Amino acid sequence: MSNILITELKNQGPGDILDAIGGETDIDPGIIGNIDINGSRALVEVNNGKAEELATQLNGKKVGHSRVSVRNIEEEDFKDIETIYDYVDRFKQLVELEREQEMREHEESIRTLSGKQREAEGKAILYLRGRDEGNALEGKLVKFMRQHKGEPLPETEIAVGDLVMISRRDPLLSDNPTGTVVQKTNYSVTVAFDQPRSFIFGEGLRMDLYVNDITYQRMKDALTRVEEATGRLADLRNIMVGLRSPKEPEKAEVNQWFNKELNESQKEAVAYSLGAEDIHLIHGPPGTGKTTTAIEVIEQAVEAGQKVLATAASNIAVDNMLDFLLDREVKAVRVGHPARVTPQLKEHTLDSLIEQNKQYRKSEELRAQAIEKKEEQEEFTYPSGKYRRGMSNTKIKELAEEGGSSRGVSKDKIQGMARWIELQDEIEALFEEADRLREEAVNEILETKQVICTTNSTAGSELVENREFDLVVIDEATQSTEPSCLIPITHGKKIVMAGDHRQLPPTVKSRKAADQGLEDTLFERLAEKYPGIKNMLEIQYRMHETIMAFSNEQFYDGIISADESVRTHTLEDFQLDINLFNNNLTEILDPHKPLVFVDTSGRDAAERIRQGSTSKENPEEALLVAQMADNLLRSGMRPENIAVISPYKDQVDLLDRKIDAENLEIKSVDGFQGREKEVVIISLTRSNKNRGIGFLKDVRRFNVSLTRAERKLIVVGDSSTITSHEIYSHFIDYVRQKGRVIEL
Ligand SMILES: Nc1ncnc2c1ncn2[C@@H]1O[C@H](COP(=O)(O)OP(=O)(O)OP(=O)(O)O)[C@@H](O)[C@H]1O
Repeated sequence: MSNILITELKNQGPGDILDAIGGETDIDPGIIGNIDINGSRALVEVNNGKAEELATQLNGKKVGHSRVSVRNIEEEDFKDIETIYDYVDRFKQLVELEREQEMREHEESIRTLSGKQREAEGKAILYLRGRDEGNALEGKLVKFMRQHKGEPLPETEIAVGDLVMISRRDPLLSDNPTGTVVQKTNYSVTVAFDQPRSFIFGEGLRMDLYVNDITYQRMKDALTRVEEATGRLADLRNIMVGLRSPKEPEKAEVNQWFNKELNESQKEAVAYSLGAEDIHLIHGPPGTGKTTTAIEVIEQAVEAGQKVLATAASNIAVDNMLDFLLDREVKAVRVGHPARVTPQLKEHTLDSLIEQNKQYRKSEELRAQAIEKKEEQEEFTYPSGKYRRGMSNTKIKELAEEGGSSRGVSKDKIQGMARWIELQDEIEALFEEADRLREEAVNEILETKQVICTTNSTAGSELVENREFDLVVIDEATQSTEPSCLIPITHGKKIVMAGDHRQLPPTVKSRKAADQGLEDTLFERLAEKYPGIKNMLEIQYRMHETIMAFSNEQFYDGIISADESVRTHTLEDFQLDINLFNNNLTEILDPHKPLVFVDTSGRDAAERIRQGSTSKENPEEALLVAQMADNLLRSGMRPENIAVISPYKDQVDLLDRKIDAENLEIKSVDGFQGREKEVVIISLTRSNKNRGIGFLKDVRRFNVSLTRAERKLIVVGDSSTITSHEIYSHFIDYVRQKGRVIEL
């Protein structure tokens, strides 16, 4: 007895399955045994050793009204398959929830901003006209250009692969057509539509970036690959879904360290990462050299002849890795849109390298020829239904050759259409050849590079799609959702992830998706379940030990120590003119004191809510913080060495208006993760009678705030409000002992 597994059923019963076997295959339904249906899946027993044959014949056919996928499997695998499907289905649903939320936010932005404002933000293009470009695999192609002939398009975020919406008067109408951008030049954007509407071939059109769909699609594709995995990916998948444990890593022998400065815990992490067979985790608390360590892992792998894919969720983090790799002279290439890459690194992007490739230049020539022909084609008659009248291309060409006319279509029109069709064949052949040459050029470049650096999402692009890597390294893995990590993972034989689950998780827009687990990262899940596959980095190179110690005890079991180079560093080294401090700030700004808590509870410094806002601000606190920043600058501190951060966006805006110093960064805590400054001033903002502290309760956010400063950290807050959460009372107690609490 063997089995087939049918998936993608929609409420069909055993009878429907038997009917489909009878109708769609030449196999006798009499050989079918038990049919076990569970949701959209059915396990079907098949006698006479015909399972494989039946699976092949029934795959892609209809059962009832549903087109199904079918494959043959072992019965003992069915339980495992349920586990895998549960995992995949759950994440597909969460990804979809997130996508829907993003779509809602887009709509909200369209509702509240004017078309001009959206165009200035790069999210819309106004005054367009649309031209029919025929059909392609993806659907009806329409090219959009500015109404005013020859006018270039404005700078825009809209890129190939994005979903856009076309509207004429009201961008909020629910039946405005949406399509995918398939080509973009300085003058035009070509969009493929499944269901176009006739108005899009006219003028007065507006294009809005809808939802950046491609990332969601890539996550779903990765989930499908995970579901259908065989071989190495199936092994990794089984670990991720909990069907098997990862092999305990063995410490690899490292003969030569490329980075001579690595400390012992970093070397341990590298040796175990190299010795691991499946997945290894590098837990790097703030400033401990996660990226430095990950880079050594990559260098060692490259030395052993391996191909590496290095990714992170954000472009900045990928650029950071690339920068480290280039410094160490590793042959690395950056795949990704050049507009999203740091300017200094642009020359290392695939887009830039390809410009010098001979094959690619040839391909561009062919493309230019094709475009020329397209222009020529405009002089001839497009064989629309009106003129074609049911005639095939061959028929039109034959008629043209004979010099005839037909079905009331004039000889001229027939000639025109025949020429149009001939040109179309030539254009298609040119594009095809151009694509082939381009692909060859891409392969040539990517083959010569040992490391490909790209975002998780772009690891799902067609450029990386069919490539396999011996090692996938994901930096800042605790900033990536699980489905996002799966995109690079599906390309790897082995995975190393670096991150810190005690800092902030990835941003998830949909509350529902976050609550159902999209915010919980793969890194954290595995780190907690399998402590044996994790190494923790133990020496930090950022903070004075007094700044470090509270977070160390609270979040890292006291394991971290400060490197000698930073352990006791203070602002004293900056030789500030402290006589220029205002009297009331002298103690707060004292360069000898690395840690100060400024308590505003004795002052009238209440929080407030701006009308229509969900955030908070605190004007009195903002004023105080602005004075501190101003005094520091006056005493000789450079603005680029100071950061002011607050958990609340409105407070950040307010501070931004009160502090007038270019290069002094004023950011939200979330926006400052991964960064550092010599002096950091935190404005906690909350101050109210109910002792409400909202999302200050997320202690990971507090941890991130506390660990950004190198030499001096000033925390400003209302102790009577914030101590409603015990971590803040512990913190104030700690500052009382090791730093200075100043009550205003
Ligand atoms: N072994 C070392 N010796 C000296 N300096 C080091 C060492 N390891 C890391 N550093 C330095 O510490 C700083 C932080 O390193 P890196 O960027 O790798 O840390 P990270 O853990 O990724 O940082 P973050 O916590 O901000 O994400 C860098 O300036 C790096 O050069």
